[in-house]
Amino acid sequence: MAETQETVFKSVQELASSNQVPEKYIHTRISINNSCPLLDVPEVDLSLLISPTSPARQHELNKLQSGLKSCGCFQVINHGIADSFLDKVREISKEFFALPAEEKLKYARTVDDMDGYGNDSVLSEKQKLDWTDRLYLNVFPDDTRKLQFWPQKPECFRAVLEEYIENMKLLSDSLLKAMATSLNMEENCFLDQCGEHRTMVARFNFYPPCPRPDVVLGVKPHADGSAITILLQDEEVEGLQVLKDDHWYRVPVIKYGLLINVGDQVEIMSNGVFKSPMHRVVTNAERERNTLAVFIMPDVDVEIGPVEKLINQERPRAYKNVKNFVDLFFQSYQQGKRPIEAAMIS
Ligand SMILES: O=C(O)CCC(=O)C(=O)O
Ligand SMILES: [Fe+2]
Repeated sequence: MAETQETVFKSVQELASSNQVPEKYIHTRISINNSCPLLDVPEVDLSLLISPTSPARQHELNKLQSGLKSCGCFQVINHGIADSFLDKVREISKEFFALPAEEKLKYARTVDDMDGYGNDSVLSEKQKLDWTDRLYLNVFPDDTRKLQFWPQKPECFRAVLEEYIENMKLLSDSLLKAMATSLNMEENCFLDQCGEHRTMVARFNFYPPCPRPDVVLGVKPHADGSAITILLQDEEVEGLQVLKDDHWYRVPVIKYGLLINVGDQVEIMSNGVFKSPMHRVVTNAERERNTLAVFIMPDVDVEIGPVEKLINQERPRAYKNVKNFVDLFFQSYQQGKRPIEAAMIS
């Protein structure tokens, strides 16, 4: 049998149920404040954003642009995805993580794979671990799918995820176009760089209650390596924090909204006009939290770089062109370095 993460490490869910917090999860040098101020994240109405004739469109574009410049994120509302369908998406995630351990282990990630169910890959002795169990699935293009890791239970898992991914494709097209338009750029300038075979990864995150939220993080500080990330937050339980001007802020929950954040690759494409925000997840002692992140990434074979029109005298080219950014720089995340530093022109 292939060696799985779980043969070596316990799931966080098991640790939580036995009230254990091993040393490896404890941060001694980071101060964790679970009650920092709320971030003022703009709410952008997608139905107005994509309607060329709407007089309100420019206002939405301005909100999107200011959100991305000031904190690297915004919430999308009126996105056209039914509330009842988002409930279903949340439900398949909860049902999967509630299955008995031996059922979930059928989908366990093997040591040399990204796909599957498991927790943090351990790359170094000193690494601090995240208080979360995940199900990580390549979902697009179809030939990147590894269906052996797609849960058979709940039975509707696959159909619901496929429908959600179709929605995410359409949404990411609209958002990448709107982001370019908001900078008075040709609307396809970011989308075209992602290529026809842009890749999409779904990561279901499950955060069990944690007995030591004062010293344990759900996810340590990082910026996403994606072009953009679309996050379906837990419908009630907060946990995500964004770093702005060197201070952490809580991201508010909008039950049927989707949180969009810039990833490193749009930071590169926009020559740094849009910044990929540092963010982290805190834990709490009372309630579990479920989220679903969908990472939208350029085609692995396409080289991306700053759009020419965003390079000028005031803003000289700040990044090199890069290809397959996520693979190239994945390791630096676990080592606590910012991958984007490798692409910066110093
Ligand atoms: O669960 C969250 O709120 C955010 C997760 C996250 O940052 C990630 O998966 O990259
Ligand atoms: Fe993230």
